[in-house]
Amino acid sequence: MKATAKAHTNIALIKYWGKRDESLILPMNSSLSVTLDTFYTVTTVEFNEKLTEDVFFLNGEKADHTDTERVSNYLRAIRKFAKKHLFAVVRSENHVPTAAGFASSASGYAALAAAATKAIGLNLHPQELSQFARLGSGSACRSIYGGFVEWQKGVKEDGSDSFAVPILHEDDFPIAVLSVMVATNRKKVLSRAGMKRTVETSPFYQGWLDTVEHDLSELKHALELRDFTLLGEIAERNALKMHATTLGANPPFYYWQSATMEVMEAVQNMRSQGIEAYFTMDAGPNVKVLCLPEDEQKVYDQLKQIPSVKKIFTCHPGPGVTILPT
Ligand SMILES: O=C(O)C[C@@](O)(CF)CCOP(=O)(O)OP(=O)(O)O
Repeated sequence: MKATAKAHTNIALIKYWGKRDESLILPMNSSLSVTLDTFYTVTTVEFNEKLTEDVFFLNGEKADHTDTERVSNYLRAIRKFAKKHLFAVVRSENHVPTAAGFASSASGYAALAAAATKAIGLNLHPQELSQFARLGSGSACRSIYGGFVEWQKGVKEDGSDSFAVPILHEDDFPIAVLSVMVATNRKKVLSRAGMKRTVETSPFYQGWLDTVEHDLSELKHALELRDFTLLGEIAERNALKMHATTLGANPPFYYWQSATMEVMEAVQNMRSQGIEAYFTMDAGPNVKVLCLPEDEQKVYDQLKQIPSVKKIFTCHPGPGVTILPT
């Protein structure tokens, strides 16, 4: 009753921002991401009838109570589905640069969903697996697949039609994603709390909802055409709209720091030099810069010159979740 899975992180080009159901983690809008090759989580789950509670090790250390509780609550749904009352030892290794805890990583829940369902004896189709990953963290449902992936929001109250589907294989549209880590000294508002406050209090949120599905269909068209310019313009515009909604929340909040703006301006400056680069940001100050592979060194070199840029990781579209030999 043991299995090991490897899942990669993803970066949303059309953001998931806001839930219509907090407990089932059902989104207000559909989203679209690209799974990245560089960052991943490897998780081993071993169910054992001798255990009287779940035990969780994160990066080799026994996890704190909060993370352990979150994993144990998550395994409850899988035990219930499998009709097996077994506890497990869970070991997760995050190969992700930020000190992101388990809770906030898409790769973490995608790897946990795959390893736990396999270990307990379920052989789920990717669509079912995507739904289990979604119950851990919304963006995790997209990391089940590689390449460009759409999370269809679904309309049913039970969430049975809310899962990810593959749009384009990781080898079919070679772009570069430079993951830029900037200096950060502030505790951020976690994405779960941030989107909740925004949905509940921001007058700008309706504007987000009114335009995001159009952005999504335009971006899918850009993927069909392999049109990087169109992809970049839409992704950058969509990220800025998502972040704009937080400024209208009560109390207002924002994720950017001065370093974030320096990177954004450098990217717009590159475009004025004729280098095609676009930026997107999630719930934090770090920036992902999109460019074509032939420009990635030029873009890297210009970003590296920004004093507040701490590290840059060059990523490319990566694979979906895999079960590893234990
Ligand atoms: O990734 C995106 O589409 C956009 C965001 O990264 C923007 F910040 C949100 C990801 O939220 P997640 O951590 O999945 O939330 P959960 O469902 O409350 O766990």
